Order: sequence, then C-alpha cells, then structure tokens
Amino acid sequence: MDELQEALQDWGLTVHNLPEKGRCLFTTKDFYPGEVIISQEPYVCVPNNSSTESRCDGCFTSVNLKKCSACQVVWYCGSKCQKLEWKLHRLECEVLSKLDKDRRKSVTPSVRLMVKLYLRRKLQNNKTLSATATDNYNLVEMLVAHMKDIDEKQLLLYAQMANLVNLILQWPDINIKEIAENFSKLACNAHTICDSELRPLGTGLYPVVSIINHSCLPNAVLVFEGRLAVVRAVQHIPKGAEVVISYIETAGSTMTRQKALKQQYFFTCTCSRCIKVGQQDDVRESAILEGYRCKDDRCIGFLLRDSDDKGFACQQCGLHRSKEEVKKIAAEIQATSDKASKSVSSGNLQEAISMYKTVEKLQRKLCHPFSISLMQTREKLLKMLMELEDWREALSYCKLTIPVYQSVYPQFHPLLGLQYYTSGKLEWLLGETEDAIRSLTKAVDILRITHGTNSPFMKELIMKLEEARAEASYKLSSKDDE
Ligand SMILES: C[S@@+](CC[C@H](N)C(=O)[O-])C[C@H]1O[C@@H](n2cnc3c(N)ncnc32)[C@H](O)[C@@H]1O
Repeated sequence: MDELQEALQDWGLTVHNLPEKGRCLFTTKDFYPGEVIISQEPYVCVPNNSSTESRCDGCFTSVNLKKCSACQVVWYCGSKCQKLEWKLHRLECEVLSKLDKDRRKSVTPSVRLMVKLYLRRKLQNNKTLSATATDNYNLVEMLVAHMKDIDEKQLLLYAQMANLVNLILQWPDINIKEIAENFSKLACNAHTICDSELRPLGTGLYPVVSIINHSCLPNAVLVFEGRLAVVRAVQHIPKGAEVVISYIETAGSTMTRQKALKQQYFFTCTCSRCIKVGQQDDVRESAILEGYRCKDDRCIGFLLRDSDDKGFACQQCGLHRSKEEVKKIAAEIQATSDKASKSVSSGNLQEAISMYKTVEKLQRKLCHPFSISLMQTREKLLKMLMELEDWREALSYCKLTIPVYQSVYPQFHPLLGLQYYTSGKLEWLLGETEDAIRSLTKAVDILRITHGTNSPFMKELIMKLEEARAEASYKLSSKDDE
C-alpha cells in the first residue's frame, strides 16, 4: 500500500479508507475540467468476442484479423499486436490448445479474463513480466469481492466458472475458492472498455482505477484511449476532495439508479442526488423520466398517482388519467416493441423502423416528452436510419433527443457531446453547413473535456469542424463575389 501511495503522490492523489465506502481516491492538488487525473493500462483485458463478432486481442480492431493457428481461439490484426501479447499468450495458447473443440467454445471472455489473470500473476511472480507499484497482483487481492452479499445462484455460477478455469490451467495447487472470489471481484471492479463513441469493445481490470467510488453526480469521467483507461475531471476538483465517477447510466430515476447499484455493486448510494429521494424535486424528476404525460397534448405537466390509486393526476392542470387507459397503451407499446426487436434480430431494418415508429407514436401519447423510454426509442430509430443512410429522418430523431440529453446529463457528459457530434455529422452530410458548425462546436466544447484532444477520434472531429468552417467561409466569399 505504501508503494501505491507513493506512486499516487506523483499524480496528486492519495487513498483513504472510509467505513461506509471502503477505499476512496482523494486529490492532494486541484484538478481542472479536462485534466487527466489518472491513466492506467489494464492488468488484464479481453475483447468481447462471440460467435458473430471477433476482435484483435491487442488493439480490439475488428479488421484484418487472423486466428492464432495453434489455439484457434484468439485473434490478431498483425504481428505487432501478436508480439505485444506474446509472453502471456504463449502460456495461454499452450493451455487452450489442449482443450477439445467443444470445450474451447465454452471459453467465454470472462473465463479467458480469469485465465489471463492467473497467467499474468505467474509471469510476474517468476519475473518474466515486470511488476510495478500500480501493476501487480497485490492490487487485485485488495479489490472488494462482496462474497457475503452474493446469492446462492450466483455463487454456484462462479463456482462452475472457477472449475472451468481450473480445468484449463490444470495447476495442482490452484485454489478454486479463490478463483470464484476473483470472479466476484471482476463483477464489481472490471470495466467495459469502449471506443471513443462509447461502443463496448471488451473488458479490462484496472486495479488503481477500481479504487474510484461512484456518484450519480460525478466530478470525473472514465474514457478509454485504445485499452488505456483515462480518468478526467469534468469540473474543478479542489485539493482534498474525493474523485468519483459514475458506474451506471445516470439518466434514470433515483429508484432505478439505486436498484442497479445495489444489484451489481451492493451499496446504497448517498450522493447529493440520491439523498434527495422522496423530496419534491426528486419525485418530479422521477415522474418526468419514467412516468406518464398529461392527457392534454398542450400541457407538459407531469403526473402523480391519485390519492385513491385509481389513476394519475397532472400536477400542472389537474387533468385525470385512468389506470386502465395507461395500462392499455403500455401493453400496446410492449407488444409492438417485442415485435420490433424480433425484426431487428432477423435483420429486417425497414420493418423494425416502421414498428419503432409506432412505438414512438404510442410513447408520445403515454410518456412525458422528457421520458427516458421515449428517448431510447428515438435513439434506436436514429441508429437504424443511419444504417440505412436516411440522413434527413435520422437527423430529425437526433434533434429530438438532444433537449432530453441536456436535461438529464451534466454540462460535460460524453453522451451529450457525442449526440452533438452525430447531429453535426448529419447536418454536414445534408449540406446544412451553418447548423453543422454549431453542433460540431458544441461537440468539441464538451468532448475536449471528457476525451482530451489527442486521440485520433478527437483529431478527426476537430478537423471536421475546421473543414465545415472553411466551407462556410468559402460559400460566403463566393456570395460576395456575385
Ligand atoms: C470499484 S470498487 C470501488 C473501491 C472500493 N471502495 C474499494 O474499497 O476497493 C466498488 C465498490 O466500492 C463501494 N462503493 C463504491 N461507490 C460507493 C459509494 N458511493 N458509496 C458506498 N460504497 C461505494 C461498493 O462496495 C462497491 O461495490
């Protein structure tokens, strides 16, 4: 621990232990928006490969892949990534190659992550791989496991997975109980590695980043540059404050957020947003995000249950909405959504779009205009319409989501920045240069804080904005010449 504290001092950080939270990361200097608080390479990581999707084990790209000819499990995009991973994969390849074909198929990304964890520990123990204060197995040992909080079913699953790891490694002195405990550690400490546009690519264990606790109103954000985890401040964090990120999607009512945190991380959040639970502001926010709209189209009031529980009353105009009506529309939405997702699974995008449009129409009738479920349907439509290159309609749905994003996310939130980026790209494609400049400028203003300015993604975004500005000034000067 002393070694770690020493290493963290250079970052302007220190670890404290609080009874209600366990370890916490505190600042020993001021951090400003956009500043990197800490970055870390993974102790171990794996791409989320499946039977339909494969990625390179080194850089997570999905192009130009070749399967490792020996183990037939792991993919690489070229010799650079293969060499980078070789010391560890040499051992992994040996054990995977001994498995029969069916057994190899049961090696899920989580099982692979665990196998790699043990192999890395072995390589650091015998000094084949070097260890440092921020890159060693002791840090994995310190992670919380919450074994006492896990239910029987989950424990059984971890035990089965641990047996599989044992079967793969075949080490005589391996401790199966410890492997099961490590699976539990992964569940509440590992991070989903995403690309710059927050699309999930893999899973990684970053034992120092894992010291950072959660808040629904975080002062920092975690993004990835390749597989490097980077934590940046999204507001001024004074010296002596705790660094907090969000573990979950924060666009949800307090009850929804608390349920998600309890289920996966076994704690009750007491952040400044959560302690308002049940207060007027919180009730209003929950009713808007997850509740129903006023029956009168012109009213944007939110509804609360009647005192006799027979229906709902608009808190602005007092209009009543019956339980039966709400139930009926909700059932229609559910049935149509189920059909729509089946169309997506069978690859029929046109049919899916048409069904999701029906869902959106029904949700407009039932849900508050700022509801999360309506926003999610619009996001689905946006994504599918972009796939079909219907830029005009995609833009119309994108624009409908932005006011909701603005209301549910703080000023510097990656999702808000990315939504402006999508809007800007669509406007650019449609030749609406002035609008594109406005949207791309907003995207850059947010994403330079959350993502920094050095990644290829940000360089491309900044270049797009410059191109749009150049085109606008060219158009202006051609007009002047006329
Ligand atoms: C990734 S770890 C964070 C570091 C952890 N505190 C430790 O001691 O190693 C996640 C765990 O930390 C605790 N935790 C995180 N945020 C918390 C919060 N806001 N309040 C209480 N406990 C929290 C929970 O036990 C959770 O499962």
